[in-house]
Amino acid sequence: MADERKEIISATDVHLFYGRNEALKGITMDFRENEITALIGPSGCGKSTFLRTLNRMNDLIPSVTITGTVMLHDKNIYAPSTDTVALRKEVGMVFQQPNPFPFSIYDNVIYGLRLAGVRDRRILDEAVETSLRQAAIWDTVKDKLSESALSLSGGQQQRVCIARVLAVKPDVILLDEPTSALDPISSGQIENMLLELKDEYTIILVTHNMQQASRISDRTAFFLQGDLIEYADTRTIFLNPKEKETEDYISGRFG
Ligand SMILES: Nc1ncnc2c1ncn2[C@@H]1O[C@H](COP(=O)(O)OP(=O)(O)OP(=O)(O)O)[C@@H](O)[C@H]1O
Repeated sequence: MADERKEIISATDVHLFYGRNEALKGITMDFRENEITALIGPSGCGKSTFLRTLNRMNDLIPSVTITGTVMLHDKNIYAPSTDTVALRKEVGMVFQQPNPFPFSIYDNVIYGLRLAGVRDRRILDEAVETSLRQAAIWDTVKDKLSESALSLSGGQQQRVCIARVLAVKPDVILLDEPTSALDPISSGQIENMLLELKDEYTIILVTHNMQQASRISDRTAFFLQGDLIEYADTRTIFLNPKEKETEDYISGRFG
């Protein structure tokens, strides 16, 4: 039963300012282990900003001020003692545009492991095969691991990027509109892959695609102008939303 699943991330009263613009106005929500959670809402409502608060990617933007807490397991990731490099391994991120490095497929996948100092070729080979299998692209690339990742199609590149995140064994994977730059077939393949991955990972996904949210997510959160308007299991959000704003958005009346 979904309700028995453990919470892995709990955000409490998260406010975020870009300079004086308050982009998040006190977000409180939790994420459960081995679920897919979709964050939806119109452009500019703060979905990506909130996603980035979950692994402190906003720290890289100079004008940002953040208050509130984000607990990962039982640690506040905003505590001064947090090692953000280690945090971003535990909470990995996949972006909208596939962003492979201009290296071979193999070197892309082991990038994080190399940075962590892993040199043992056997361990690296194993990680490459396991991660590419999990990302459902091993059969396509196994005979050309030394070729440039840039020679792959967009959908294939995105799966290599997902393998790169998986190779460092995160607990949580954040995906910011991971299929919006892809064709429907590649998008469908990535959706199926995410459904497989949730047995082992917690997945949090920003999407503009309502069908995608309803197809693959367990719970859905609707954001509007920096507020979390409604958060419930995906069926409820799509079939029986409580808030009028949610209903208007879902039914395409704005956004
Ligand atoms: N780096 C930044 N510097 C200043 N303001 C920003 C920055 N990134 C986002 N914002 C502002 O914060 C608000 C929320 O933006 P955000 O990108 O989180 O929304 P979003 O819901 O993900 O939108 P979209 O669906 O278009 O990606 C917007 O008003 C945006 O202009």
